Amino acid sequence: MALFTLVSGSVGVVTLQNPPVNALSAAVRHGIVDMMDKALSEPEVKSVVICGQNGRFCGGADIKEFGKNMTGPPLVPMIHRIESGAKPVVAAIEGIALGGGLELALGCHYRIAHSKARLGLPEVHLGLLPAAGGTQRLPRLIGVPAALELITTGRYVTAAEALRLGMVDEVTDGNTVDAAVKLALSVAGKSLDARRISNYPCPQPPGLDRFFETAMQQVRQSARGAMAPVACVQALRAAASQPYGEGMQREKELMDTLFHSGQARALQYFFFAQRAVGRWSTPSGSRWDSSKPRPVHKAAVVGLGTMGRGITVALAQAGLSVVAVETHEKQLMEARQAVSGMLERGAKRRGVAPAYGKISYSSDLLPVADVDLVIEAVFEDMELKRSIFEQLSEICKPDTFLCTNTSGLDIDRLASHARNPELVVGMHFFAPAHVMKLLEVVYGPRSSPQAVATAMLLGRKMDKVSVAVGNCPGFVGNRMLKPYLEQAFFLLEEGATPELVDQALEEFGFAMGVFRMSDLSGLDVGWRVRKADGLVVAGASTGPSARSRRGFRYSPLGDLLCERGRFGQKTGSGWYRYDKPGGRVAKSDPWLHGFLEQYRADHGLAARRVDQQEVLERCLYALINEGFRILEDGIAAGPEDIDVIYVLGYGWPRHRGGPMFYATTVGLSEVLERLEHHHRAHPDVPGLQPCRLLRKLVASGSPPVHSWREFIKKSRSHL
Ligand SMILES: CC/C=C\CC(=O)SCCNC(=O)CCNC(=O)[C@H](O)C(C)(C)COP(=O)(O)OP(=O)(O)OC[C@H]1O[C@@H](n2cnc3c(N)ncnc32)[C@H](O)[C@@H]1OP(=O)(O)O
Repeated sequence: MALFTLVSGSVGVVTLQNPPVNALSAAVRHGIVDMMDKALSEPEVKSVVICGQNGRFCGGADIKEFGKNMTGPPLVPMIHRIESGAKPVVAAIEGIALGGGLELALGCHYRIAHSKARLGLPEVHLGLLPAAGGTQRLPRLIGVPAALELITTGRYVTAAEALRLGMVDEVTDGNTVDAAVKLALSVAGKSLDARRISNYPCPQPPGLDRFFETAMQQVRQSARGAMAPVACVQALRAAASQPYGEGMQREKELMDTLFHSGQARALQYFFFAQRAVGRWSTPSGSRWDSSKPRPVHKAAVVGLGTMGRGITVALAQAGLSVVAVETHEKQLMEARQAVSGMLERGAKRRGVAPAYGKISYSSDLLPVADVDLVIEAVFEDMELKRSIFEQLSEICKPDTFLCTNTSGLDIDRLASHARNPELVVGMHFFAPAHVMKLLEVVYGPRSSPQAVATAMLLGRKMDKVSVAVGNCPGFVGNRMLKPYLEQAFFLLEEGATPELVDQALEEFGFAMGVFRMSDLSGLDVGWRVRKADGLVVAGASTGPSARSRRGFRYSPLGDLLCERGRFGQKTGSGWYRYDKPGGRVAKSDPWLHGFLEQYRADHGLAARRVDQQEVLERCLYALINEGFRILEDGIAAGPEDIDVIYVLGYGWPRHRGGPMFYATTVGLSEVLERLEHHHRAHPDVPGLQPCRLLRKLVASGSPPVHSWREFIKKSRSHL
């Protein structure tokens, strides 16, 4: 797993061999130790180059080994041996140097990177810290503030930035290994005293205590309960205030705690879940490995509201030619300006030129005639979408894929208005569409495997994580949101306040509680959906039937606020009040509290004390229960799909792995028992009635989440 070759007569080249990313598995570590022993002991070897096979230096420790019995040589002494050795070692960094891979490079005496390489310490995303000396060597090399930023965010840097920061000595556009060999030849026999980073004093930021207090405050705030970023700050503080050996000891102690934590397990599960969703399959048997996507060079976006603008930017930034269509001239002008601004800001951030030239604008549909794929992003109205699909079927090439950005309307119904229903799929983006990582690719019963594969690949090209889901109202994400919101409304009726509910959810780790989020996205959005579902009954919001629909409990609270024009931030009031329409800072609203009291009085409801645990159980377990129903219905192929959707699209805290993984950490039997308890108390709420799949899993001994797919498949085949 590591190869030794002697080049130019005196340079030992050690090549890591573990495709696809040369992760530091036990075998690779063995290989490095053995090959370095050879290089350091053989007299003809005067200097050493470490590189990786297939143009990738190293993707870090082998994440698949975590959680198992770790065997093989540990990284810390291995890297120490390289650094303290008597012969100069040059790291030739091509492709990636991440985590333990970068730490290995930091143990080398020189680092050369290819201009396209990316470097970083992303351990924090796995619930860990860079514990192979990364927290102690990096600040000694590039200073505490820069190291703190890189380690607590896990951000990757380009070779150019790495050079600016002092992480690498040289950047090359040519052959990196050749350049490294050249450097190795030139430094052979020279003193290494000034090249061993662990010997450097750690530069102290001015006002050390204040610096770290502020850093800790900021990190705690953005970490939302995640432990690893906090531990990273603690390790860096040790680097800045203690000798190297003691800092290493602190790094190890902190890592020991993190390594065995539930958060690390959740984050590592999530790492693999994001990759698992790429291996999609549908109940009809289409699969990622047997469905060939068609290339898409030119696309169109129809409708340039907020979503359409973001989609246009995402497509152009992915290198596609885009026809952007908006039939209202004024809106077209505004959209053009807004899109240019977004492109400009994005280009600045990425250090490239804005892709203005990729986009042509039109106020009619005719220019979409020659595109490969259209994404319709008009107002959420079936009739409007239907008419656009009919027009597109007339205008477009016969093989053009027709996609809709609907967030919950029936894909199959829309497909029935297209000339070729098999070319129709949903591409459900999340706002802002050029920023959010998630794309739900929704297939209907008639969508062809090629249409699904094409949309999935296009999502990936736009740097999104695409998840293939089946067609049902709300698909996966919004369908699960419904019982969650419903419980939040019921809790208000029973005595809670928006502040209490939001606080419970934010302390759980959501970026925003349900009510603050609802104010942000606009209460009118849900109101429109409820109206379309026939749930908003005029005049029924105060009478005896106000709190019941079709025999089940219903809360008209959201409708009542909308009737009063309280749509959230955009109107300056919703569940909270804001300084002005469009204001961002939510303030507690005495009017709303009075309104809730009056509402309870009108409906004979006695307010009771609701605690945070009840908020979490009612809101989250109802959402999880719907997730099990979605699996049961075959709308999502596995729990990973749901978890990826919730973390990337709905702000579920990543360190809790997603709702389905979280259910396993609570214990499926506990979730079942609490749902049963709440359903007994609220028998008219079907969302609280535990679904069959959850019962089956519990009856089967609560198998681990990675084996649910098999379990679901088997239980379906018995039906
Ligand atoms: C003492 C502790 C010291 C150190 C701790 C660490 O080093 S922890 C590990 C730190 N490294 C990382 O977090 C890197 C994570 N990987 C990535 O960011 C990307 O995978 C990468 C390397 C940029 C490549 O991206 P790309 O889009 O090209 O491929 P993809 O992500 O689909 O990965 C390809 C397959 O490789 C698997 N993989 C990637 N990294 C690792 C790893 N470090 N260990 C094990 N396996 C890894 C990945 O899962 C993919 O395989 P698949 O079968 O599809 O899941």
